[in-house]
Amino acid sequence: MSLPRRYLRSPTAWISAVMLASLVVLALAAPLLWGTAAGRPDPSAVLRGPSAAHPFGTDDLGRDVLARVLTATRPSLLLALAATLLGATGGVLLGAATAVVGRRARRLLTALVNLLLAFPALLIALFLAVVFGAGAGGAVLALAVAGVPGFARLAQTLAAAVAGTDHLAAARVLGLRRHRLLWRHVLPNIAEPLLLATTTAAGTALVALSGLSFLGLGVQPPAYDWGQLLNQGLDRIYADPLPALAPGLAILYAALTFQLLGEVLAGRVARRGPVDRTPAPPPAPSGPAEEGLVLQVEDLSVELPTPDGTIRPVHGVSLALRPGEIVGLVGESGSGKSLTALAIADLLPERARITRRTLRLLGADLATLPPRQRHRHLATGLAMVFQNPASALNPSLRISTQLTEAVRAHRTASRAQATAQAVGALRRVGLPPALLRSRPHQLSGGQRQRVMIASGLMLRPGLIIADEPTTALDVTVQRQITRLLADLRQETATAVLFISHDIALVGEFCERVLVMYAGTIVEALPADRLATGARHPYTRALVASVPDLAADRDRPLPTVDGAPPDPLAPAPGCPFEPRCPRRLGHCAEQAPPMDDLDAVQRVACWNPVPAEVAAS
Ligand SMILES: Nc1ncnc2c1ncn2[C@@H]1O[C@H](COP(=O)(O)OP(=O)(O)OP(=O)(O)O)[C@@H](O)[C@H]1O
Repeated sequence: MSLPRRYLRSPTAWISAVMLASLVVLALAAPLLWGTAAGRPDPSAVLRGPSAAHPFGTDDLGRDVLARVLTATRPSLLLALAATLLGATGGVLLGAATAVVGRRARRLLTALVNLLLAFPALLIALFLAVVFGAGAGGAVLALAVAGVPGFARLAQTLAAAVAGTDHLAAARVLGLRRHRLLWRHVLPNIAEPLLLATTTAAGTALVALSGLSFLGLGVQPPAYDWGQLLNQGLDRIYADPLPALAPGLAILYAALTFQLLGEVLAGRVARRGPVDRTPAPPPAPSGPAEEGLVLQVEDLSVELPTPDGTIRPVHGVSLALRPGEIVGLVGESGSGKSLTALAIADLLPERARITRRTLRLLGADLATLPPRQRHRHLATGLAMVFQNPASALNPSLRISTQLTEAVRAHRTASRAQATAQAVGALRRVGLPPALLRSRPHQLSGGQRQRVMIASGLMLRPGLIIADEPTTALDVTVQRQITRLLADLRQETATAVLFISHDIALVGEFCERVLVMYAGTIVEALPADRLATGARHPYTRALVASVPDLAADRDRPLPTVDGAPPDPLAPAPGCPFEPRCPRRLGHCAEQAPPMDDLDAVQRVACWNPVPAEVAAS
């Protein structure tokens, strides 16, 4: 549906449009229609109550209150708009300038805005109104200055987003002058949210200006606005409330109009956001389920937009885990291990695009499950254990709450049942039940990681994905945690995908190993073949880079020479080709497929290390 048609269907848009139109008509026509009645004194009708001739009574000179309230629409609105526009212009220029000025000036401007924001706007307005002297001009100026910091902060935040864009960088490279950058590249890109802020600020300014006039600091007699009429009506509010009610209602009506208008514009801004809302085609169902697999992933790819272009940090990844199996996923930093795990767990940022041929967890096709069911299935079937248990646990909650809340939400267990289960889970990870009353900061790093694992076990998942679960722990605790995971999968038949860049650790405690390089799996082999059976030159280089106790300390540690490929410039051939000691002519032309070497080992290489060489 196009935007204008959407508006026609929105009652809020209709109501705000009608209210705004009524205010504009009144501001234009009221002085012509009721100006004379509003200004003509009538000594015979002083301080009268409501009557047919004067529905809201008369004032102390016998002037019709309703006529005066209607006539005051124009000055009240004009003054509020003037204060808003002045404040907005000053604030936006100040804030947006931070995107184009140098670092030092930016710091100075930011400090100035921070300082001004420390004082409440109304306090600044009151103070300045007194300084500038009572009168409409002083009040408008005071409100404008008080509004500057708020607009400056908003413009600063919005401009910061534009400052990082390619087009501003390109304009800078072209050598455009600062004021041109500001007018042509920054302001047009932040105009819409600023317009929305200005609209709501106009409502606030109207109320504030009426307040200043009410206090005698704004519009001065014989001129009048709603605030001053309110002041006059207040003198006799107990005898006759209507003369005070009329300007009060007018202020409320106008403020509400601006607020509603702001709501409508906010909806428009939200809908117009940078997100591409073209409906995605329904996902194709996954390939056929293979019996007895906990996790079945085929041809998984992840695309991520970055400021420099779209990258594919994961592509063509296939893996499968059976119940009770413990599989290591290794590779250098940045090879795509974590993103693979996050893609499986549906935890990637929204802007990421996932494609896959098959993605099944415990037999259910995650690709075609509706979002609610998918989240439920993932929450109960999969547990994630992250590298840093300190940030994965909520510091303000007791361990008991953290352990029991998921089970109570997903399995609708009673509090007592959930606590009993938490005690069991803690015991299983070797922690005393007394820890239930502790908070995360009272535990050691190893204890926190055990709690994370216990929390994962609460829902008895079929799969635990442990992403570098021991990296933040010391070596002894590392061993305890890996032993714990190994014991658990034996007791509970839970499969474990163990992500690590530590190939020695993986080789020691996993059954199978998947080696990842530049976003793709290059070798899959049993862990006991790592030392003498690895056939991919990259796997061999990784294994060779592991120091052992017998290594000569005077010689530098071997490393894998060269650097991984630039994800922004993927080459057509094997990604390891530039670093590979066994590369052939055609390696740079075509990426090698994953081939079976035997029933348990697969490799993606045009020239794998021969078995006899690997074994020697
Ligand atoms: N949110 C993101 N936006 C853009 N690029 C990302 C994002 N997350 C990861 N990447 C990039 O994707 C690639 C793979 O990252 P990933 O975290 O999966 O690697 P990893 O193998 O787990 O590395 P490490 O062992 O250091 O955790 C890296 O080049 C990384 O810079």
